Amino acid sequence: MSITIKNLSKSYGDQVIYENFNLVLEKNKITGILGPSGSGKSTLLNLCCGLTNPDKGTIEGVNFQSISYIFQEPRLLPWRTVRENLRFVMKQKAIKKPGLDEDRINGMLQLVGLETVGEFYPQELSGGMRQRVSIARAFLYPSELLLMDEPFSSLDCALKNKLMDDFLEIWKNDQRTVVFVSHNRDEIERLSQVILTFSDKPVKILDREENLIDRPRMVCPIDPD
Ligand SMILES: Nc1ncnc2c1ncn2[C@@H]1O[C@H](COP(=O)(O)OP(=O)(O)OP(=O)(O)O)[C@@H](O)[C@H]1O
Repeated sequence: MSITIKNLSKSYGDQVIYENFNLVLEKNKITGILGPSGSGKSTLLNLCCGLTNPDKGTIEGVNFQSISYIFQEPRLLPWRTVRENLRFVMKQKAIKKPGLDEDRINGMLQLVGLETVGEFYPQELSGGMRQRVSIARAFLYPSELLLMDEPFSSLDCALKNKLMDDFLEIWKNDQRTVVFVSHNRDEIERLSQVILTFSDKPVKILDREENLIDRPRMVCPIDPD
């Protein structure tokens, strides 16, 4: 089901962020959002997942039990190992086959190149490795909607490319509705099938681009093995 935002209004004090705002986020597509700093992009993600309530209007089509969020900073549980962090989100939904879940964790660790650090704690990993765990965690949780708020912005170029490829590789096999916010047009173009450009607040959609060049596209070739 698509997500339909209807007549949404949201203000913080006298700052009007959204006023009668309408948007449809298409099911199982990656929608990228560009816009000026402070315009209200993160607020939209927070409204979509219920962290913030609208003053007026509705957001239809969101199952609040079924949302993953990847933040700029990986928010892993520091007292749990990588594997336990992944197991933890899977336990949020009833597990019927724990053996199968362990297989999925192992498969995901392999996919993001972290198979040797499953027993490490987050503080023993580099920032890029921690963000890879966040991506793995977001996909292991059986969410229908994945919200991503600048998840690659603190990473160097090579690592960012690798992580975006990891992300696309996972998404290709497990397509979900994704809303991806970034300041970086290259990142947005690389991942998104629909690109929205927001104005400053109160937000208007200045531009909507679809299916520009064979999106989403990979930069690094996929190893056939
Ligand atoms: N909980 C809050 N209380 C008060 N004001 C807030 C709150 N959250 C956000 N704002 C304000 O709402 C505006 C939009 O913030 P938001 O974080 O959504 O913007 P953004 O487009 O994601 O910005 P950036 O690109 O810099 O991350 C900003 O002016 C911000 O200060």
